[in-house]
Amino acid sequence: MRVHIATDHAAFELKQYLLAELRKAGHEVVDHGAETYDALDDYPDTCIPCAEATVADPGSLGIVLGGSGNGEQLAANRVKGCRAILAYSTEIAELGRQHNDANVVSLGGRFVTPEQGLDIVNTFLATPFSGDERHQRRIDKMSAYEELHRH
Ligand SMILES: O=C(CO)[C@H](O)[C@H](O)COP(=O)(O)O
Repeated sequence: MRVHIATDHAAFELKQYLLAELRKAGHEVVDHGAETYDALDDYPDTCIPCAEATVADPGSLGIVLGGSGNGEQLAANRVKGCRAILAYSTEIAELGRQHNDANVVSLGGRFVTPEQGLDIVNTFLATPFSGDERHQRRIDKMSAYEELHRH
């Protein structure tokens, strides 16, 4: 699967770890930065382009990383068509795909170990959307709102 990934400084090492592990597992990973560690960088600068690339690339999924994952999720969700969840367990990642058809997962690198982060990401990538009518109906309502109010 093609996977888009981005981070700010707070999860720079987690990004490098996930990048290597996902490529080892055969995924095509597109790195949207940060390219180097800079304690003063800003997560919107990498997470918004990552979410844009994910939305523009149907069938791909995105990963945004930061200290808590909160701001990174917020930044990704500014992009029309992006459904980013903040996942802190494999169960949340699974539900995000099954119920919400999330296309981006956000992780807080200061709150998960690299191994936990990889488990969460692998679960996210491996879980399909259920396609259940009630879940699709709710997603469609959000998309309809987005179409009307966001340009
Ligand atoms: O998680 C984040 C946003 O939600 C950022 O990674 C975090 O705020 C960065 O903090 P600092 O600039 O103090 O290293």
